[in-house]
Amino acid sequence: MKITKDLYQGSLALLTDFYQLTMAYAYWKSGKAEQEAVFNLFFRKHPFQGGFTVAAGLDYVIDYCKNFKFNKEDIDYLAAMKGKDGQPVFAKGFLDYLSEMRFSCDIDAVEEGTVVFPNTPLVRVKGPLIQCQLLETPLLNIINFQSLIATKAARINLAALGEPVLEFGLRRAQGIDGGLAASRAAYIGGCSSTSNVMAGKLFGIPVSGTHAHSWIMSFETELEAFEAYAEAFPDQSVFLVDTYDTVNGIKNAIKVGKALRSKGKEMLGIRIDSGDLAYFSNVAREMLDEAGFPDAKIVASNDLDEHIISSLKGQEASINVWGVGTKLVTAFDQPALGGVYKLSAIRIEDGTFVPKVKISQQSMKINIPGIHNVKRYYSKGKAVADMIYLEDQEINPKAALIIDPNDPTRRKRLMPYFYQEETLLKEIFRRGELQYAPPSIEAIRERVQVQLGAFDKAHKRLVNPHIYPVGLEENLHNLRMNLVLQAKQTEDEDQPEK
Ligand SMILES: Nc1ncnc2c1ncn2[C@@H]1O[C@H](COP(=O)(O)OP(=O)(O)OP(=O)(O)O)[C@@H](O)[C@H]1O
Ligand SMILES: O=P(O)(O)OC[C@H]1O[C@H](OP(=O)(O)OP(=O)(O)O)[C@H](O)[C@@H]1O
Ligand SMILES: O=C(O)c1cccnc1
Repeated sequence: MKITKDLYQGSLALLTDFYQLTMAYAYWKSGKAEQEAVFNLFFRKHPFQGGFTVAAGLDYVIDYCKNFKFNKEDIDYLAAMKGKDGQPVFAKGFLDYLSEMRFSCDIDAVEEGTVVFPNTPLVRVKGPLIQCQLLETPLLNIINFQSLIATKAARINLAALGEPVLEFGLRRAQGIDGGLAASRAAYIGGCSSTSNVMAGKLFGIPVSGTHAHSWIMSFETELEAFEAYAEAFPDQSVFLVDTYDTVNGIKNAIKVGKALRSKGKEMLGIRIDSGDLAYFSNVAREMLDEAGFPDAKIVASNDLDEHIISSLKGQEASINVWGVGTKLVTAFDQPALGGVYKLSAIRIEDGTFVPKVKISQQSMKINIPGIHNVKRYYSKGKAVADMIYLEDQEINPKAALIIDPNDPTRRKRLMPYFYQEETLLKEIFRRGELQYAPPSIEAIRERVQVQLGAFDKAHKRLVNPHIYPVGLEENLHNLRMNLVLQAKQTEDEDQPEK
């Protein structure tokens, strides 16, 4: 396996679960492949016991869909697959069909950087059943991970109260794309830069860094190491002070800082990577200030996350810049966002779409039927509620009632003072043609900050956040209830009499 050359051979069409392909074959065989369907990608619970999620990954989804095509190598691989009977799994006619298949779906999605909530669609796919089905796994793979990391990054940045957070995670990230996608999502979520140079090149993210203990250890003394570093980077020196003795390290940094100053240069600061970060940062601040370096920054790193940063803030640590790696890029305390992708409507012979529900013992798992969109209502610039509604339904916000999808006794009437509204699902593809100009990564990152600013801080706190209201518009709620009751009735009728 050569990872540096042709890893994907120009195609990611097989980056899917095998059952998507066996279903695709069965759809084709039963004449249903081209029947139109609607699927929604959504999640049921915020990660990290938080009160919000940041949607990310749409740019990857767009690229995936634009290039969705089974190439010759893919088809050859599938053609060689044999079942238990020794016969090919997939008939030649199906493989010919796959090799000619071109992406032709409609996709609507929330823009990257949008703050989103449980049960609301992040991506809606409408198109031939076979294509919708094949897209399930890659879309979930992309959106689940990048949204998870963008959310973790947003939490860490909120804890840092606007101070820069440098992402240092590549060495601990989940493999190669895990590392690249995590650096992208971390930047979207609010980090200031990445240490991941390839992510810098591919996504246009600022790259930054300090130096490691190995640099210090390669010299006879720490002082010599600092001097040599200052020589190489007179304008960009951040000295790692904790290799041997932190207080002595700070003294050496000050010595080299003074030498730099005598040449008209300024050290940027120091980094502390072990020990009690509150204590050592305060000692360092005092020493730096006394020595005439009040502007020298104190960078801290070492297994940081939003909770430790928040605790250090509470302890009045003198840290100005936060280096965060492992716990950010691996989403350490919750390694997956549980996004799902469910069929919600299918077109029948008379040309109409029939809404579909899957009933479940757990009411939380009953999906939302129909073709829907989401409106976010604002009052005086603050988001007050999200409403999921049937897209062909006229909504009068002054009269609209939203009902909690998990608890129908929880209802909220949207009052006339909710002036502004925003429709969250935007047109991305129509019949396979891209309709959307993807924003720059800077614009996406900026959007996260604007979006977060529109939510009350009660929804953003790290512990026991207040639940933001998201509900089904009354007609959609009634449709769902009726379909569930019908399905239950059919189920009861099908049961043998006791
Ligand atoms: N004042 C503090 N309050 C809360 N957490 C802190 C404080 N200072 C450091 N920490 C955190 O405590 C943990 C310390 O971990 P650990 O004991 O492994 O580090 P260490 O022994 O200081 O350094 P090393 O990485 O060399 O083992 C880290 O997650 C660090 O971020
Ligand atoms: O702690 P993280 O949030 O992942 O941040 C990145 C860490 O990576 C580096 O050290 P590394 O972990 O390689 O070694 P060390 O901790 O033994 O210095 C760096 O010094 C940070 O401590
Ligand atoms: O630049 C740094 O200081 C850095 C980079 C990666 C991991 N830890 C630290």
